[in-house]
Amino acid sequence: MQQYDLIVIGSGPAGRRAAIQAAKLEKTVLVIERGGHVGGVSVHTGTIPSKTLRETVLNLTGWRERGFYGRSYRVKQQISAEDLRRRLLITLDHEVDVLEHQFNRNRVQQLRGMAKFRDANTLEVTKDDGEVVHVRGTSILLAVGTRPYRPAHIDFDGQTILDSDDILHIKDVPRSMIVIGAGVIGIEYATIFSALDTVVTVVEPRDGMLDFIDKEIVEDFTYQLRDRNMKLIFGQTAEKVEKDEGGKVRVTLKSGRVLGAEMVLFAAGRVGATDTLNLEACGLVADSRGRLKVNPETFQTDVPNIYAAGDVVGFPSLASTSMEQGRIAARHAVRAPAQDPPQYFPYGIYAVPEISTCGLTEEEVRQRGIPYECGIAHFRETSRGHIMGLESGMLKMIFSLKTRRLLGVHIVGEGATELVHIGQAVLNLKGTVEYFVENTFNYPTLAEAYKIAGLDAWNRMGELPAKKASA
Ligand SMILES: Cc1cc2nc3c(=O)[nH]c(=O)nc-3n(C[C@H](O)[C@H](O)[C@H](O)COP(=O)(O)OP(=O)(O)OC[C@H]3O[C@@H](n4cnc5c(N)ncnc54)[C@H](O)[C@@H]3O)c2cc1C
Ligand SMILES: NC(=O)c1ccc[n+]([C@@H]2O[C@H](COP(=O)([O-])OP(=O)(O)OC[C@H]3O[C@@H](n4cnc5c(N)ncnc54)[C@H](O)[C@@H]3O)[C@@H](O)[C@H]2O)c1
Repeated sequence: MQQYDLIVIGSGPAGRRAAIQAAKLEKTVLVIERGGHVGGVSVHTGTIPSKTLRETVLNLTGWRERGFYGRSYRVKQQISAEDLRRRLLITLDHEVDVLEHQFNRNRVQQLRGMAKFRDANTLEVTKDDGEVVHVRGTSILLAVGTRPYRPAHIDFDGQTILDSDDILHIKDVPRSMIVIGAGVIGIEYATIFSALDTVVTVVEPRDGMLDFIDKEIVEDFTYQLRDRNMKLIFGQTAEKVEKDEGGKVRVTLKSGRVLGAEMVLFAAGRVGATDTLNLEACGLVADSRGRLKVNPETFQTDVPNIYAAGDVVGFPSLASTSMEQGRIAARHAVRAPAQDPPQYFPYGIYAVPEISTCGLTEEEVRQRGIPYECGIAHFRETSRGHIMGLESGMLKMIFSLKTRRLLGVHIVGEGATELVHIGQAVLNLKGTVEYFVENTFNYPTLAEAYKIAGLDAWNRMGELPAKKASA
């Protein structure tokens, strides 16, 4: 039986980073993947496809130019599902090619098949052709990710009642759509289809959406969605989803209200892909949502030679954080411990418009009783914003009045997911409001919004006490 220093199950962001990290440390590494290609949910059904779809929609609709040419402006008049898919296939091919090359040049071995435990060090892998092989690992990393939650009472058919995997294979762009669940997946797809002029209704049992984002940013975002006629129904649960004789879908809410549309996207959460791993054989137990408990610093499970990283360990369930978790887990597994990660990581929501955030929200700052001041910049105040025809977009920073340090940065609008990294760097390097006031920013850029927001806060915070004294 082949023996490896590290066996990784799953080739998504967590698995691939872990494998390459261990290989760089000259360990023998095997990645087992049940899918036809490497990349995981991130490359094949999640991050990359949804972001490629978003980019295609923004390009073909001419969305970014509408500030100049009006809401009816379109680059391509009739946009078909085939138009949307074409770019997707090219992007995915490139991603897979890069990953395969990385594995090859780092001598990471691969095995295609479904893995399950025989004992804490031995895995049984059933290949596509039915052949069964056994492999042993000194350490094993579970990077098996998640799949969409599909309740039994909903009759998914892949074309009119869909989950977020199916949506990449639709044959027609729907004229109307109901999105069940206003989590990140639901909101990203709802706003992408709304940009295609699909009439979108979102149903969410909570009283609002994206409750981990600064409230002022969510309010601005919500206003923009409603302004373009998206219907947001909060505080209501979708109970029944059925097809009528005409092929349309009816969604019955708990209140009795009935909604109709050509398509329903069910995006109410995901479950860990642990049910087929035969966890009993290694002594691990998953929770009711298929997730595994780990030490948050090392990603070690209760069984010392078994690690878990990525979406299967739950929050924050991002490709970005999964990669880091995988790297840290691999280092620990091969006895090369990693440094502690910086305190703050960013969160990027690729809705239309984008939202991105890092650090504390205003609500969290208030709960902690920290005296603070906010600085706000609207993109329409920047020259770059004028050139781009931006009518919306804002950047908000929160500073401590005591230490003058940046506590949080929150952005909604064009380029938010890129812009946030300036704030993230200042946050993690413990910078103060003076950084934004005293540094020169390229002009004209959207990054100038940092300067404007910094000055806005500084005007209310006043001079540094030392400067006041020496003046
Ligand atoms: C629609 C959507 C959009 C998203 N957008 C973003 C985004 O913009 N930014 C972001 O940071 N994150 C985003 N995410 C989240 C991101 O995709 C995940 O955080 C990330 O893919 C998790 O990586 P992972 O390594 O844990 O596992 P996954 O990417 O889920 O990969 C797990 C792999 O394990 C394999 N596997 C499972 N069980 C077995 C087994 N028994 N044997 C062999 N192989 C197995 C699977 O086939 C799969 O390839 C999005 C997710 C979705 C669904
Ligand atoms: N840009 C990104 O970083 C990005 C994008 C997509 C997904 N993700 C990750 O993927 C994970 C899963 O996302 P998700 O959106 O599926 O899950 P989620 O759990 O975040 O959201 C599901 C939503 O559905 C709602 N819901 C539950 N039952 C319902 C019902 N019967 N009717 C209506 N609504 C109902 C829930 O209240 C919740 O708001 C997230 O943790 C996220 O981090 C990240």
